[in-house]
Amino acid sequence: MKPAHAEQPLNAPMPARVLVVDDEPRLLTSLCSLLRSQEYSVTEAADGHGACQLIDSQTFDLAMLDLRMPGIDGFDVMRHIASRQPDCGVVVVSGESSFDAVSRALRRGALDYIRKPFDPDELLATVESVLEKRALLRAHEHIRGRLEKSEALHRYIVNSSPDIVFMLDGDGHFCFVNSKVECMLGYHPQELRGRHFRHIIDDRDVARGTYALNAPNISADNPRTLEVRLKTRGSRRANRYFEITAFPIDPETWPQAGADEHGKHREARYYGTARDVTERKEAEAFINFQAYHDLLTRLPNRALFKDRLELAITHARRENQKLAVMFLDLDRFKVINDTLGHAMGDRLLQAVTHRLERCLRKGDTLSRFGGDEFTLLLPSIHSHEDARMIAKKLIKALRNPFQLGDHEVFVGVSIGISIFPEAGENMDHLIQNADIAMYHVKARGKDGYRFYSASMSIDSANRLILERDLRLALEREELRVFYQPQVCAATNQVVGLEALVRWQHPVRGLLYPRDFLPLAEETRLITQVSEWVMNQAFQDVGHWIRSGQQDLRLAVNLSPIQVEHPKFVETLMKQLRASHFPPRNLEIEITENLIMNDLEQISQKLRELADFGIRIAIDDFGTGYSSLNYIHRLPIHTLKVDQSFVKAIRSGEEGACIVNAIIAMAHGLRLEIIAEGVETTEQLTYLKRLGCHQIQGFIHGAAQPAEAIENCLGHLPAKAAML
Ligand SMILES: Nc1nc2c(ncn2[C@@H]2O[C@@H]3COP(=O)(O)O[C@H]4[C@@H](O)[C@H](n5cnc6c(=O)[nH]c(N)nc65)O[C@@H]4COP(=O)(O)O[C@H]3[C@H]2O)c(=O)[nH]1
Repeated sequence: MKPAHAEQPLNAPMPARVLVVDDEPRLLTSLCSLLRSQEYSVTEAADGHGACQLIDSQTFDLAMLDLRMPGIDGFDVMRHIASRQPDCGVVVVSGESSFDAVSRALRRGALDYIRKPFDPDELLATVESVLEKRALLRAHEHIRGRLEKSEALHRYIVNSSPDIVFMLDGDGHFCFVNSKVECMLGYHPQELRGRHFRHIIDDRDVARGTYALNAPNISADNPRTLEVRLKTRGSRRANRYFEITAFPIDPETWPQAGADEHGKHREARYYGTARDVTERKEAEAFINFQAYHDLLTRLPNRALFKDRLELAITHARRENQKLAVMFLDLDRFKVINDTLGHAMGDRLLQAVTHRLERCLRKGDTLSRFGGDEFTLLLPSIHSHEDARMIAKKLIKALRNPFQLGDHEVFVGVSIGISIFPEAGENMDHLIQNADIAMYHVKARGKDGYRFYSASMSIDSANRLILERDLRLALEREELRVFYQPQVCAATNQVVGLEALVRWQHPVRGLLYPRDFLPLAEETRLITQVSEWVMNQAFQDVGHWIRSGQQDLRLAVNLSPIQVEHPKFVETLMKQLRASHFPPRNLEIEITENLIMNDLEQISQKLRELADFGIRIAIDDFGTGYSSLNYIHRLPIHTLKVDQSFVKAIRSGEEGACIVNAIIAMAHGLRLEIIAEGVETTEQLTYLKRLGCHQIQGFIHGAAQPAEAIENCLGHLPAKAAML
């Protein structure tokens, strides 16, 4: 069968087109008719020139060339064919017998050589074989072209995929990875071939990856999808998150096998894609973070705090352990925020957070509860002492000034502490009780800490009732003023009386300040309570002064809220004038912490009061800031040594030394000194020996109603008189 034109479909064969070139007319004619007899489409050319012209205008499958021709010879025609129709095969038919010419022709691309005179059968067999070879070659080229195109298309599709595409062998080694792996993770696909997927997967996710591949029921219809972290390389950021979808390859649909560069045979068993989901994960993480954190301080918010506390309570209950909840409220934050602006307020909160965090351990949870309130969870403490230590650390951490731009500001912190399980068995109670304890700190002049105790207990229902009752008590005049004598240590004369409030509750009986003052502070009723106490005391003590006790001093306690009020001095002076109470007989007691809350403002007010002749005493001296710096800058007359130091005298502890130091210092500064809470003769003797000016305490009598105290004015209480 004659070979078909290679580009024609097999079912419509076309005769092969043969160009015959010979300058010998007889040979040309016989060669052409021989070929035509075999139904080739034959075109003849009598010389090289004519052949070149035909080559320029027609397409041939084969050229049968005489080599030796005048003018343009066979070699020239071959060159022309090579440049114009490289697909056209050439068979040389020549009388040339030298080996040189033949080999030259073959070197130039002739496919075969037939010597003249030719044997017709041999010639036809050569022509047929050459044409067949040409056709096969063309078909091969054609298929290779299609394969190359198809391969390029698939490579393009795989490499342009937005995802990493990979194949693994049964042990998890890469058989194939597309080039995406380079721009996404920084690995060259070639270097990953033959390496285990462990090489690029985050160590924490290797086990999950292995498990997912080996899961029993995964298939192409049921691929395994999992999120893992892949390691990046080079200058890229840390690990990125990828969603991997993988399934086993069905050997029937993919019977191919690959070999790595070491020639090791690796059969692709898994196919998969890896999609970069880092942005989505980061967005999710941010949304999650936002839901559970305060964005300003980046601390856990109320919701997360409660969550952690709930867990910690469950754990502590199971392990029979304690835990502590602290409620922290910044002192003076509002003033700073109002005067320096919210931006500064925000910076302050961040700086405060930073300092607080440095006092904590890893498992502790500090949260911003709102505004300037923070809560702290200490999940496993051994005793109250652990919590006390942390509270002291926190207070100390905030004591140094904060630099906000050009401003140096001071904030303090009031901390209420509730311990599980004593102060509450559930989350709400613990937080609420820590809050109550914090209010007690505020009521005592801020910047300190207190543990919640049952005596502070005012649950929310009772709280409302108590608040209502307290308002009523003011209207119905159920409050009482009790007086505790302050006795001169040298003469045993009563030189002063401290006014202490009591509440004659119609149902609960006589209530002490600790039972209702924190609530009064919280609800701001304290101002009315204190004003009422002062009015009553001005009347009672004013009466005794006018009746002969001209030097009798009245000591009153002032709440921070009262003193911080802008019209404090004005209101107090108005009250004094209204009740005709002599200012020089009044001594106001304030705490060190109150002064430090706003040194500028408070000292200004104290100076004004001092100018009117009012005396100023520092209550609970030694328990607060004890910043001796301010004392000589303020118009202070008296230091009241705190009860805790007096108590320490009995046991001869460190506190006793503090009493020594305070009294020595008061002498140096020419201040009067009153020791509070003196109960025993031992304490009294000790204090007298140190030169303490006045004594207040049960040894000379507790606080009593006006009627009872009136009797002992100017007289010595029996017990003390014996000394
Ligand atoms: N263990 C012991 N305690 C003694 C002894 N001598 C006196 N005390 C108690 O110690 C407290 C001294 O008052 P404070 O330090 O000014 O502390 C006062 C004061 O800060 C505040 N307070 C009382 N009355 C008023 C008031 O009218 N207005 C304001 N703002 N605060 C008040 O309540 C606090 C507690 O007052 P009280 O319960 O009356 O308790 C009083 C008094 O009864 C003693 O020898 N041993």
